[in-house]
Amino acid sequence: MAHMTTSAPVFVDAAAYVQAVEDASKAAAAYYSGGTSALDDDSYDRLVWAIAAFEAEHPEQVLPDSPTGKVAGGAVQGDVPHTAAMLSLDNVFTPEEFTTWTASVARRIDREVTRWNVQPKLDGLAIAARYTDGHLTRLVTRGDGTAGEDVSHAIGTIEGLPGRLTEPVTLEVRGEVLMTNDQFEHANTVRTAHGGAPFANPRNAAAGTLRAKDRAYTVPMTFFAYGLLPLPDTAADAAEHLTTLPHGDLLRYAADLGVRTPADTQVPGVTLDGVEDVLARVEEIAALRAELPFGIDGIVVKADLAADQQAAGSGSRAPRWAIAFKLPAVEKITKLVGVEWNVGRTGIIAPRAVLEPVDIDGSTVTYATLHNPSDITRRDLRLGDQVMVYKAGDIIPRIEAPVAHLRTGDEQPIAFPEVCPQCGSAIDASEQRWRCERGRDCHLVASLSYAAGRDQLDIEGLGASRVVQLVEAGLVADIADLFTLTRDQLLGLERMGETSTDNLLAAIEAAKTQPLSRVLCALGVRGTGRSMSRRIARHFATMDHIRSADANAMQQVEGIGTEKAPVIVAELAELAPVIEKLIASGVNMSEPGATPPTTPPTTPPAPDDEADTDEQTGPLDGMTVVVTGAMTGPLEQLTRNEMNELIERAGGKSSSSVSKRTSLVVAGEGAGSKRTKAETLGIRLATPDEFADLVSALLT
Ligand SMILES: NC(=O)c1ccc[n+]([C@@H]2O[C@H](COP(=O)([O-])OP(=O)(O)OC[C@H]3O[C@@H](n4cnc5c(N)ncnc54)[C@H](O)[C@@H]3O)[C@@H](O)[C@H]2O)c1
Ligand SMILES: [Zn+2]
Repeated sequence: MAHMTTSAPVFVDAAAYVQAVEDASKAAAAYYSGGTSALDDDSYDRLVWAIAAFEAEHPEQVLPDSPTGKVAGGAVQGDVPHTAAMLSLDNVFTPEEFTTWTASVARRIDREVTRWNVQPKLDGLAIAARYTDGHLTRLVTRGDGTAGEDVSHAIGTIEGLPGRLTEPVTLEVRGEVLMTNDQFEHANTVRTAHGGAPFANPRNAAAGTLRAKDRAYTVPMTFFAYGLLPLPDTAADAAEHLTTLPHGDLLRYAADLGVRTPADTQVPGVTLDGVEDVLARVEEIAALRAELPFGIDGIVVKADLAADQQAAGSGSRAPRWAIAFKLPAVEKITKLVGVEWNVGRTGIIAPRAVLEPVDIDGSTVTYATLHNPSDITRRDLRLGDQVMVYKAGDIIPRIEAPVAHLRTGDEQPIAFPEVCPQCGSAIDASEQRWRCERGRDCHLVASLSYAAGRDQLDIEGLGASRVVQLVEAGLVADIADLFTLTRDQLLGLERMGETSTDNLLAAIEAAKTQPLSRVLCALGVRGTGRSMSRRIARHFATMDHIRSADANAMQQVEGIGTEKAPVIVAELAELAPVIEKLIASGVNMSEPGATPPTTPPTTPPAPDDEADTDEQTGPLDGMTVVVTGAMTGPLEQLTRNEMNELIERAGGKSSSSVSKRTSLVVAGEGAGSKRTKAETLGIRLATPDEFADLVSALLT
């Protein structure tokens, strides 16, 4: 069982086996009838494998309703007898298993199979469509293989299964009913609009829809044929024809009669001679899987000649002349834990699902796309839902739908943003895809507001609405443009009087003297926040040094690793024009109190040089300091960010959590758990006043 992603459970006793048989039967009954199974296919298969393993060891305890060795796991029945059994298929998972299987067929029929027909294994459900004199008269499900359920009420809702054939023949068409991805989306839209619970996936939707009678609405499905056979009333010569045609010709005949076959798709059936060619085709189809507009769960390989099929015969569960080459499961059930809202370059606001990590097809999936807000509404998604997630090949994982019957009642509605999550502007929700009213300017508005913020350039009077005005008037296209704004330009803006203009100009002028760390932070270099910007600024001391650093030199800054360093270097290079403009406007480009690295920035320091590279002398040298509670006295006006700046200027490291490595905790009024933790760990505590004394030399 090397193909299994996780190992199958092993039952400790017979009671566990009995329970497993019951669980599997329940799951299979739901699966085939269009209720939703609590298990994804992988979990179901593992359960059945474990059941089979237990039965092999304890043949005397095998339960009559065990799912092993039966069509549909023995979970479904029907009252319309099939003329010829409608069987399942045996599986292989690897080229080796496939080759072994072909050899076993050759042994059984005493010759090599003449040639193979290779076709997609459509992931829907099997159906028999009976035509009398060319008219579709009856639809029957597979059931337990010997008898199925009459679902003739679905006639007329299945694309590819015409009410009338092009010839007045009497025969049975067999094939798969499924929903294409689009049909599935449509079905769930209609269903949830009628107050129904969404279907978990296209297969489940097809099964549920096929069996539903008297619904207030109809939703289309699609049929693909993979077999034709005579009925008792079929004329003898026609019956002879149908039972002797090679499989490929049979399907071409079906297409001529007006029935849809995979011939019209990107994965038509093909006839091939050797095992090598078959395996190559299996790979081709597998590679196309992710882009197909409908689901496949494998590739079916059949002996093409009727003579080979008849010689091989059939078992009670599956024919011996065909095999399903199974592809890995690409659907898993996991939990929706959150929804993030991201704003794209053009201002499109797109939700993204955050999932409890789950392994699908060899990779761990944590996020899934939700294209737009109506995607959420249409699927009736809720936070905490168990959801069916689909991921194949390189495609971005997507949520198909919630598994509604697994709801506990604790699920919460998903909150939609009321303003643009990036810049705070209004949202244009007139289209399916929501968009920030600022469109392409959204990022600019957001980055300028950030740059002007209290912890960056601290430009008072430059709030978000003012930024929007400046951007809309075309006065600023980057942060450097702020520094060349003229009095007249500002006066020309609405709601800008003389006083506010002068105040703003003064605030902008003052911003020119901000330390390098804040200027750097204001630039919004990807991968660097406030504390990283401070570390970079303190390490290099000047913008010149920062800009001449290569990735190697950048890695000398604490917290910057091999991955981040080249990104920062590249971003800075990209920002060169803006930085030049800032310099030209007289914006400060050095970090007070910091000294540039002694080693030339392009050569990494020898190991024992390390002590010198960060040579800072200050009262907090080598200390890690945590600030908690309200600051008072000389520190009262400082924001937490400014406190952290102060600590770092004094040679210390600021941190937000108390651990054994913490050297000092500055605990102001209202300090809670961090203070308690410091006390338990025996870490030195200081009041804001004591701390102010300690760093008094740096307080101006
Ligand atoms: N999640 C659950 O709770 C649950 C329960 C029961 C079964 N299952 C899943 O169902 C699968 C087993 O189902 P099964 O026994 O119906 O068999 P199957 O789906 O593995 O294979 C047989 C079926 O393949 C279909 N098929 C598709 N394309 C075909 C083609 N080109 N030619 C011939 N047949 C084609 C036919 O419907 C046929 O009956 C397993 O993958 C299992 O995980 C899941
Ligand atoms: Zn915006």
